[in-house]
This record gives sequence, C-alpha cells and structure tokens, in this order.
Amino acid sequence: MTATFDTDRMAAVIYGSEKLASRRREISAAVSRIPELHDSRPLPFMDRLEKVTEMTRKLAALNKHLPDIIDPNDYEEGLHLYHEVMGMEGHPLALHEVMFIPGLIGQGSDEQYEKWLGRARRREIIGCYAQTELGHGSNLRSLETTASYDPSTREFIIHTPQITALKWWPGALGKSSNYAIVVANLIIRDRNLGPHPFMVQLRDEETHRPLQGITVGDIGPKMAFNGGDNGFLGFDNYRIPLGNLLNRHARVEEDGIYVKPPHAKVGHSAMIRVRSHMATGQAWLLAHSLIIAVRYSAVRRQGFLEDKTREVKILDYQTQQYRLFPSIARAYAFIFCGFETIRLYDQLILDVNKHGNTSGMADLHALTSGLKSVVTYQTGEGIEQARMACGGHGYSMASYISEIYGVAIGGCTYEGENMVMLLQLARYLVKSVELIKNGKSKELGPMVAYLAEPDTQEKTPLELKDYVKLFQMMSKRQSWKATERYLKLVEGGVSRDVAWNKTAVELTRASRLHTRLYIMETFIRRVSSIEDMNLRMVLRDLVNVHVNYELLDCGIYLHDVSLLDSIKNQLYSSLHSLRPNALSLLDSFQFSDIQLRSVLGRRDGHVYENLFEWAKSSPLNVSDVLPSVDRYLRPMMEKAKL
Ligand SMILES: CCCCC/C=C/C(=O)SCCNC(=O)CCNC(=O)[C@H](O)C(C)(C)COP(=O)(O)OP(=O)(O)OC[C@H]1O[C@@H](n2cnc3c(N)ncnc32)[C@H](O)[C@@H]1OP(=O)(O)O
Ligand SMILES: Cc1cc2nc3c(=O)[nH]c(=O)nc-3n(C[C@H](O)[C@H](O)[C@H](O)COP(=O)(O)OP(=O)(O)OC[C@H]3O[C@@H](n4cnc5c(N)ncnc54)[C@H](O)[C@@H]3O)c2cc1C
Repeated sequence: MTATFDTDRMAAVIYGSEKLASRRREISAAVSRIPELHDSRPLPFMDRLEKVTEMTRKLAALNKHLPDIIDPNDYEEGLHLYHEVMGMEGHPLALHEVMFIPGLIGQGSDEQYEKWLGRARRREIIGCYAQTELGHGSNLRSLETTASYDPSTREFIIHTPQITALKWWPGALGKSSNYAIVVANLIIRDRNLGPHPFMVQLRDEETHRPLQGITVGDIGPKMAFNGGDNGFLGFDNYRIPLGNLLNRHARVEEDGIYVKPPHAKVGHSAMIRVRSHMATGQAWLLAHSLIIAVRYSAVRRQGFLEDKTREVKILDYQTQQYRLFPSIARAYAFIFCGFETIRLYDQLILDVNKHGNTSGMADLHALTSGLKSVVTYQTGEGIEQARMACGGHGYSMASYISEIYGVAIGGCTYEGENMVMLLQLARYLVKSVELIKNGKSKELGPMVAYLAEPDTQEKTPLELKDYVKLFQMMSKRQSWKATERYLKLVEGGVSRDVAWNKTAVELTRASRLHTRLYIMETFIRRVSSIEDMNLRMVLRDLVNVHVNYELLDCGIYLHDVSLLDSIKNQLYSSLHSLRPNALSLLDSFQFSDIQLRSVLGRRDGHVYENLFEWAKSSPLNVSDVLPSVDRYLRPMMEKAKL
C-alpha cells in the first residue's frame, strides 16, 4: 500500500526540524560504514560480562570516531549517534550525559563548572547520580547517608550508617564511574538540613581502584540494561572538601553557616530534567516495538478473509489494528507533548539559574510527575501488545521486543515510582479544587483552569474540541470526587495522612485523567499547527484514532455510557482509514536496522530467511551434540534402557 505522505517530511516533524532529520540519516549512514561501531555479534547471545565489555569497546570506538561524524557540541546529533551505536542496553556513560552533567549544570556554581564541567564534557572523568538507597528510594526525606560538616578541616564527612543506607541502583556506578553526584543529608552541628547534592570522587583517576573509605560494586543482572553496571556504594567516614557541596542554590560558609536555597526542592532539578525528557524517550521505545510489529504484520499471512486462495496479511485484521494503531497514535502524541514539556523545563532552568525565579517549579513538578507515570505505563502496555501482535516470533529475542519492554518499563520505577508520582500530581489537583471551593479560582494555573468549569450535558463528540470538552469534564469530575472523598474523611476526624491513603486509588485516577487530557490537548494543538496538508491529513487520522480510543478507554467516567456506541463506530472507521499509512507513519521514525537490532523487524521484510539465519547462529548450534548431552542426557537415557 502506498502512503499518502512523504516520510522524510514526517521525520522532520517527529525530530523537530528538517536539518536534524536529515543529519540523523547522514549519521546512520556514516555509522553503517564503520564496522568498529557495530555490535560484534547479536547482543542476545552474549552473557552479562560480554555485554558490558562490548558496550565499553563500542563506547571507546565511538569516542574516537565521534568528531568525524557529528558536531560534538550538538546534543541532538550526539543523542542519535549514541542510540545508533550503543543501543539501549546501557553503557559506562549512560548516566554521565543524562544526570551527572545536567546535575552539575543545575546545581553547581560557576566555580564548580570551572573545576569539573570541562573535564566531564571531555570525558576525562565519568560520573553518575547516586541517590537511591537499599532501604529507601521514593521517600527522599528518609535517606540515611549523611554529609556532616567539620568546620575544623572545612570538610564534609560522608557516611553510610548501616546496610539500608548503601546507595543502590545508580546506573554506571558499579564499575564505570570514577565520580558521582551523591545525594546525602547535610548535617551541620547535629542539625539535619535534608538531602543535598555533593560531588564525590569514588575511584583513583590513574588506577580506577576505589578510594579508601569507599565500597562500590555492581548489583547484578536486571530485567534489562544488562550492558550497564547499576551499582552499590557505601562510605566509611569519607572526607570531601567544603567546595564539593554543589552550591549554586544552597551554601555552607566556612564557619558552618547554612544559606538556604530559593526553593526547598531546587536540588531536585536533575530528576525533573529526566522526567521532562521521558515522554519523548518512551515514545521512541514504543515506536521501536511498533515498527517491528507493523513490518512483521505486513509480511505475515495467516487465515482468510474474502479471498480464499491467499492468506491475508495479519495487519488487515481489525483486532490487529486495534492492538497496534492506538499505540502509534500514542507514540506521536508522546513526542509532541514531550517537546512541549522539554520547552517548559528549559524555561524553568533559565528562570531559576539566571533570575532566581522558582515560581514555575511546583507546576512543572506536578505535570512531569503525572506525565512520566502515564507515559511509561502506556508505553509498557503498547510494547506488550506489539509483542503479542507478532505471535510466537514476538516472544523470541530475535524480535528484540522483550529487551525494549524491559528497558521501557524501567521507567515506571526510576525517576519516582509511578504511583508515588501520580500522588504528587494529585496533591496539586486537590489543592486546585480546594482553591475553587474557597472562591479563589482566579489563582488557578492555566492547566487546571478547566477544574472550575461547570458540568454540561454530555453530547456525542463531533469535532476535536468536543472530545477535549468531554475529557475535561471526566477529568474534572474525578478530581472533585477524589478531593471531596478526602475532605469528607478529614472533616469526619480522620488524620490527613490516613484520609489521603484511604483516597489514594481515586486520587491516582484523577491524576491519570488530568495527564491524559494534557497529552490529548498537546497532540491536537501540534497537529493543527502543521502546514503541510498531506502530513496534516494523516496526522488528523491519527488524532482521530487517539481521541476515540482514549474516550472509550476512559468510558467509565462518563455518565451517559450510550455515547460509547458512536465512539466505538468512529474508532473502527478511523482504524480502517489509518491502515494505508500505518507502516509509513512508523518508517518516518527512520530507525536503521543497526539501531533497531531486530531480526524480525528488518527493513528488507525477509522475515523467515532472517529468522533462520539467526537461529543457525545460536552458540548452541556450533556443534550437533552439546557437552551437556554427553555428560547428562545420554547417560540418563542409557540408564533408562537397562
Ligand atoms: C537511561 C535510564 C536513566 C535512568 C536514570 C534514573 C535515575 C533515577 O532514578 S534517580 C533517583 C530518582 N528518585 C526519585 O525520583 C525519588 C522519587 N521521590 C521524590 O522525588 C520525592 O521524594 C517526592 C517528590 C516523592 C516527595 O518529595 P519530598 O522532598 O519528600 O517532598 P514532600 O513530600 O515533603 O513534599 C513537599 C512539597 O514539595 C513538593 N515537591 C516535591 N518535589 C518537588 C520538585 N521537584 N519541585 C517542586 N516541588 C516539589 C511536593 O509536591 C510538596 O508540595 P506541596 O503539596 O505543595 O506541599
Ligand atoms: C533501571 C533503573 C535505573 C535506576 N537508576 C538510578 C540512578 O541512576 N540513580 C538513583 O539514585 N536511582 C536509580 N534507580 C532507583 C529508582 O530511582 C528507585 O527504584 C525508584 O525511585 C523507586 O524507589 P524504590 O525502589 O525504593 O521503590 P519503593 O518506594 O520501595 O516502592 C515499592 C512500592 O511501594 C509503593 N510506595 C512507596 N511509597 C509510597 C507512598 N508514599 N504511597 C503509596 N505507595 C508507595 C510504590 O508505589 C511501589 O508499589 C534506578 C532504578 C531502576 C529500576
């Protein structure tokens, strides 16, 4: 089937500019010409140590070739080159670019930039972000690692008081990093001033051996990211200079006087940054799995429709389309709302760092808390559907979908466990409803202004704005319902914390609806702004799939469920309209075969030949009879014959 639009032009929409989209193609082409940058053999056949070694080898090779391939100062080009060469299974610099450098930029002073930023950017040092502990992740207030100030030496003493205080999980900590931003409770004269970020050297710069007072290592295999070395870290009264408290916002004077930051949570900026980027990152993972499933579905034939002489492409089944197309819509929606969120984050950092203005922090914290939770959950759902859509071959590592799934669902946990983060957004929603109840609607931010709108009659949606209105109404009702339930318990004498817990499920529902509304609105806004008519028309089909699917999926929040019949019909017809463009919408992401790492999803469509070649290359097929057969199986069978 031929698409109605040009995939290069769509790539420019997906990646934000024609220049970047075409640079991506050039970078992929350059990588394809340099064998040193390719996986030396398929990653699924490697054990953990081989994977870590392979990732480190490629990283060093990449560092060598990088200046010939990209502009080293261009973040987006660098990101693409990394994705292409390093893939998604982790590597020694995984946290260096994502949290270490941004953490230093967000929290360090100009003097500290001078000391570490250049070295980090040149990769003379490798860093990670060490916050989570064995006993505590979500609740930062309970972290146990201490950084006690000693004015006599002008040093902090970093200490791990017990096993639960070991740092646990930080990416690239176990074996790769020689520096870390360590989050520890700042203690001055026995007063705990809460978690603060410290620059800590972990290993000798020459020998790479852990420094005295540091215990560090790898935490073992995980569901995914096994090319990376998530680690543990303990401190035994380990001393660092006063100048190692990252002090752009909070400071300690030599005599131990503490200077507070302009906002209590300004030290959390590295987390807000990652959460802001998660929508685009997850969209990209979702699109990976979908292109594999849709390419395969356009090749695979199974069963019959009208023509009984030839089996049908499975992509023509309505159930297959229902399984895959709403996720294509979500991948695009996440990209567009991700761009908008990243812009908000960049603006916030500018406001905070240049003007000391922290007024946007609470809004962005609430927004990104909800967004990371909804997007990671829905991405996981979409990838799992993509796997099942490939039947048995989806279950094989040859599809690579299980790896993509493992990587994506890590996002449900890291950067704040999803339920915990939904409850953070709920605090904001409850406060907003309370403002309205107290006659202070004028104080509401623009994103929650709809919570003050009166209920209207539910009508079958005809235009996009009708869908938004209906969704706003459902979201508003749920926020009010949860708030009133909570307030009723409080008014009845239940403590606020217990009342909150007794309302928590309803609160998380409110947060999900609010976030889904934000995603829907940003999706519609972006598509409406596209000038190329061919692109706008196909994206409009995608929006139609999205709004109908979302409404149907949240139908329990409607009062008049009879509306759902017409919405179902609109969804089925929009799935049908999308069919001719489905594959090209995913081809527009322009993932190369190298980047995709999927035997099942290769561009050539030679699914069966490729699968057979892959199976033959399994290390188990090197010999016809395995040593384990000689050692165990044959003796067992022989014994049975006696
Ligand atoms: C390639 C793969 C890379 C993977 C990299 C992964 C890295 C990591 O995972 S790093 C570790 C990430 N860890 C977390 O995300 C921990 C999650 N927990 C938290 O972020 C916090 O503990 C919290 C947000 C759940 C609560 O924060 P806390 O400091 O304990 O605050 P309170 O509960 O006391 O709330 C007081 C008040 O502050 C507001 N608030 C909290 N955080 C922020 C923020 N970042 N910005 C603005 N405001 C914030 C919170 O909402 C409360 O507001 P009110 O309701 O107005 O009181
Ligand atoms: C792949 C990966 C990479 C990571 N990388 C890093 C890194 O680089 N640096 C780093 O510092 N950390 C990292 N982490 C750790 C990560 O940030 C934490 O795992 C995460 O913050 C969740 O904390 P937890 O594991 O303690 O879960 P817990 O908080 O123990 O959660 C367990 C359960 O308890 C529930 N729960 C907890 N608190 C509440 C509450 N208040 N209300 C309701 N329910 C609650 C949760 O919803 C969840 O169901 C990484 C984790 C993973 C999986």
